[in-house]
Amino acid sequence: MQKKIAVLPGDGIGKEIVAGTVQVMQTIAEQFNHQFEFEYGCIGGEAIDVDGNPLPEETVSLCKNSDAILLGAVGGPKWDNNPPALRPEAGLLAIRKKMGLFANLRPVQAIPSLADASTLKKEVIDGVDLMIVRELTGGIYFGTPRERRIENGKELVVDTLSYTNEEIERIIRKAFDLAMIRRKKVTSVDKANVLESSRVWREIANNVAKDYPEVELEHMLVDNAAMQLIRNPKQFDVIVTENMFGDILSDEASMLTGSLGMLASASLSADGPGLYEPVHGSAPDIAGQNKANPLATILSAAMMLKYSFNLIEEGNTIEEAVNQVLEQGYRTADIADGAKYVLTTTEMVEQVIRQIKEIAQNKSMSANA
Ligand SMILES: NC(=O)c1ccc[n+]([C@@H]2O[C@H](COP(=O)([O-])OP(=O)(O)OC[C@H]3O[C@@H](n4cnc5c(N)ncnc54)[C@H](O)[C@@H]3O)[C@@H](O)[C@H]2O)c1
Ligand SMILES: CC(C)[C@H](C(=O)O)[C@@H](O)C(=O)O
Ligand SMILES: [Mg+2]
Repeated sequence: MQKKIAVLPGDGIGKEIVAGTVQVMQTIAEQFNHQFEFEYGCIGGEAIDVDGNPLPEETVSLCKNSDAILLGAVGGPKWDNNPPALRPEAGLLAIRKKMGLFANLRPVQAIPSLADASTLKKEVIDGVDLMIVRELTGGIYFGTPRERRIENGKELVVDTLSYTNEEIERIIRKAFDLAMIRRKKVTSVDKANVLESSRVWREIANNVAKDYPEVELEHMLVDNAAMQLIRNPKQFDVIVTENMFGDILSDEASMLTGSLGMLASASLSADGPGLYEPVHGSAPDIAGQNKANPLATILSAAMMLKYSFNLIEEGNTIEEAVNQVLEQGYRTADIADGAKYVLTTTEMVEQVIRQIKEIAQNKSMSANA
């Protein structure tokens, strides 16, 4: 199979984790006879420095002309005091919006060999397997007006949370479709005791549920959901929620796996290329030190193979390799508790590549036997 992948490393650890992930994808291409062409683009702080724009037009056309997009992370203290349009994060929000990437899938699976790395009890996290479906191109992130103004002699700041019915319905349908191929339960998370947008969200979820009689729908207020995720995460299958609630709940849920450095994501549109990125950010505190955990990005690449290219065996091979490397005791610093070996970013990538080759060779030997 021949595929063109737009690669947007971004800032901070983005560059380190994406470099390793591209090597992993090249290994998959060699082992399974595919051709992946990687073309690099600028986004975020680096793009501001080079182009004066966090999302240059060239990057948008590169993404539109690719089969999928791999992104690292954007942001950093260097740009923190920039005006809103010249912040790295504006580039990330703009690429999501321009590519219509409304459905952000953030799977959270407990990894038994990482139980020691979590601050939570083993019996609470053991067997966790949930999917956060986060609405990604609407809500308070994109509402207008967003402004500062003077009213009655006082400064007033405004952020606006708005959704159309269509935007709500399509993300809820996505969650139900996913539930149909999982454990058939959807938890719709909102703040319907306060927000009008949440009350409409609930009504739409109830209507969509009528088309999926096999799927159980429950509604949960977001503050309760934040608590339930830690108290009893195994009650969840698919969680669907609006943009900002999904952002916050997914960082929280990452601790069920042991580290934010383990959480992958896929951002999907109705028909264009998908974007794959780790849930974490550019981690300025460890950037440039070859310390970052590359596994969230490597697992995002596995999602790309499965969701965008339908390369299920290849995606599974990456996931198996990651699990086996962790079972063998290899750890980066963020998950190092009790580890046999604490690896750098590049060493972890090497271990995953070694394991992918071993898995692929064992498969071809058993196919030839
Ligand atoms: N998708 C994105 O590009 C994205 C996501 C979140 C934050 N950000 C941006 O990143 C910058 C830093 O934000 P932050 O510090 O709040 O969040 P962050 O996710 O970058 O880091 C939070 C903490 O987790 C650690 N961490 C994150 N990823 C890690 C990894 N792969 N391996 C090991 N440790 C890891 C960091 O060292 C830090 O202590 C900000 O500018 C923010 O806007 C970008
Ligand atoms: C960097 C920021 C704009 C982004 C978001 O809030 O969506 C990040 O936190 C994420 O989770 O991808
Ligand atoms: Mg976030």
